[in-house]
Amino acid sequence: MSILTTAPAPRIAVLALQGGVAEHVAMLESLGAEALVVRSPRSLAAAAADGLVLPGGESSTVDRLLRRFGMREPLIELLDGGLPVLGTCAGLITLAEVIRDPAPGQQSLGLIPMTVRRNAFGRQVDSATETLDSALGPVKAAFIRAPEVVSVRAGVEILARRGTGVDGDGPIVAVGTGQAIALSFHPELTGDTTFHGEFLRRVRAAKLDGVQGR
Ligand SMILES: NC(=O)CC[C@H](N)C(=O)O
Repeated sequence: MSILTTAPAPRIAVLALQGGVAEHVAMLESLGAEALVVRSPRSLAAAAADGLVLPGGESSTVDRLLRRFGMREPLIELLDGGLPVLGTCAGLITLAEVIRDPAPGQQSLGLIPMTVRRNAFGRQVDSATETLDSALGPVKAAFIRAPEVVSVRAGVEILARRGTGVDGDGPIVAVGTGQAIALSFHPELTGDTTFHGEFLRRVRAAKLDGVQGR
């Protein structure tokens, strides 16, 4: 019997409390994943997800809604258990350990040891699409009231800077850890699948590890 079997599509929960959900769902599905929209502890549990996407939007609103809908604790529990996660823009802010200029009372999930600054690049009208020279190659990125990663601590890899290559001194706009990828920008709006593809590769690898580790 062949040991090569078709792996089931990875199941990706996309947090849908607020913000740009549909583009992530479309991109994940185009890459062969099953995207499950979650907005309650019940739908999160039912998703039995192999990975999680935190979309963009407004991070203080997302934080308020996470708490109002009882989603904060279940998400922290899943992340503590090692669930792979991809966060874009407000999602990046939500994953940061430290938000330098939070809205009053704003909390984060604190997964990635880094400090971020919200709205670091000016106003909505200053939003821009540009090609970044990322650690994964060129990436077409849309910046919308984007945060900057001000500093990273041990275990966080810089994946892209704005205006320079990863080894330059431009503002950090993409980072990764063994578990997480976090982006200041929105590749799901430009149709660039580089980071979603990398995320799904990691999810598939983690899933395989889990199966083999049983
Ligand atoms: N496009 C975005 O997700 C913007 C993020 C927003 N400025 C915030 O603070 O959450």
